[in-house]
Amino acid sequence: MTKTPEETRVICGMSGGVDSSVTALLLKQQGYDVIGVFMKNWDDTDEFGHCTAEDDYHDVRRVCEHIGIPYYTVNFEKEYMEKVFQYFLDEYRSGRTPNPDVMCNREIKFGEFLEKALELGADYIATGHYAQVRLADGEYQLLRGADSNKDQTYFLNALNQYQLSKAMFPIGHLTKPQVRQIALDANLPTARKKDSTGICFIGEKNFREFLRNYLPAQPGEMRTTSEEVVGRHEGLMYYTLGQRHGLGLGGAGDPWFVVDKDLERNILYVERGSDHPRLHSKGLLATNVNWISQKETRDIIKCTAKFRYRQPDQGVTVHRKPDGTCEVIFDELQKAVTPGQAVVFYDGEVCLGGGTIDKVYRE
Ligand SMILES: Nc1ncnc2c1ncn2[C@@H]1O[C@H](COP(=O)(O)OP(=O)(O)OP(=O)(O)O)[C@@H](O)[C@H]1O
Repeated sequence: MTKTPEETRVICGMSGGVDSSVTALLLKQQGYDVIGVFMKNWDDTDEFGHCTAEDDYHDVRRVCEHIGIPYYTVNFEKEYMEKVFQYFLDEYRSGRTPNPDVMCNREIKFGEFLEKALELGADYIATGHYAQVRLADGEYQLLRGADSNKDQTYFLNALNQYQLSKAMFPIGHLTKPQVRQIALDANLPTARKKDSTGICFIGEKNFREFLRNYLPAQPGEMRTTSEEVVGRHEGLMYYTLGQRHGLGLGGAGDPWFVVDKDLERNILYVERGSDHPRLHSKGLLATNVNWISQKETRDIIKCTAKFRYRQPDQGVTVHRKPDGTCEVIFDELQKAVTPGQAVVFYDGEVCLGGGTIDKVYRE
């Protein structure tokens, strides 16, 4: 027998932001037994003893008191360090550009946090992600959020059936302006709070300085692909494919772009012009591939894909290989597809899954 909302306990992940505040409010209005839980995943206490996680938890408390729901905090610093931050550093060490948000969703929010919630008697967890879940033909589908500007399925591509069966995204059918309006109408203390930006543990801090604390920098040469030395780099990990700013190369002519890295020789390759052929690729190899549907057995899949968040969908053909990896061939050449980032597959509104970009195939 299905439970009524009153009998259904939903643990809402609350970050202290407006999206998760409205998520908790809507669940409460729908009659669910809602509990707000704040996760502390990172100790960012500065030299003055100030910690932004404390400010965020303070906002979570104010919102939960305003809505009238109980709230708790859980600490996953150790798990986050082992499962997300180590991966993040390892990827940078191998010259790649990782996506910690995808890992955090799979391992922490829909891993550790979900398990903890179930221990606390939850039937579901809810988050303020702009995404939707639908049960179709006995399986859970992940659908894009209704607000195409905010859709977050790119970051949720690594979830499986079990994780989706326990997930609720109560604001997924709304647009961001609608969410803000609901927060204002309900007088939520976070209604006017600015959206967070950047990788959560780095926040507004200087990225190079942050990374320098964890990985030794090895300066080296910047060369063109015809091996002409044109400058010095501060350490390969600070640069990403297609990057234009922060190279310190000027002069007359088109701007310079990062086109390649040679990790063994510690050389950063740069070229002039945003349309340089070395920036283009015709396909990629994806590893750690996740197909959300268990019924997905096709060897060749014609669909669309994104290689970075906030990119219009691109037509691709995916060739699944027996070892679980996939070759993804692009309908049109793509610019600055970056190893370490996620490639995410779509069929219309349905997110089919995704993987990690391991290699790119040049023209
Ligand atoms: N520290 C945290 N504790 C509990 N849940 C969290 C935490 N950080 C994020 N979440 C959950 O994951 C969702 C998506 O996280 P993301 O970092 O993308 O937040 P966001 O889009 O800025 O949303 P918000 O406005 O709620 O901060 C949040 O809406 C929230 O439900």
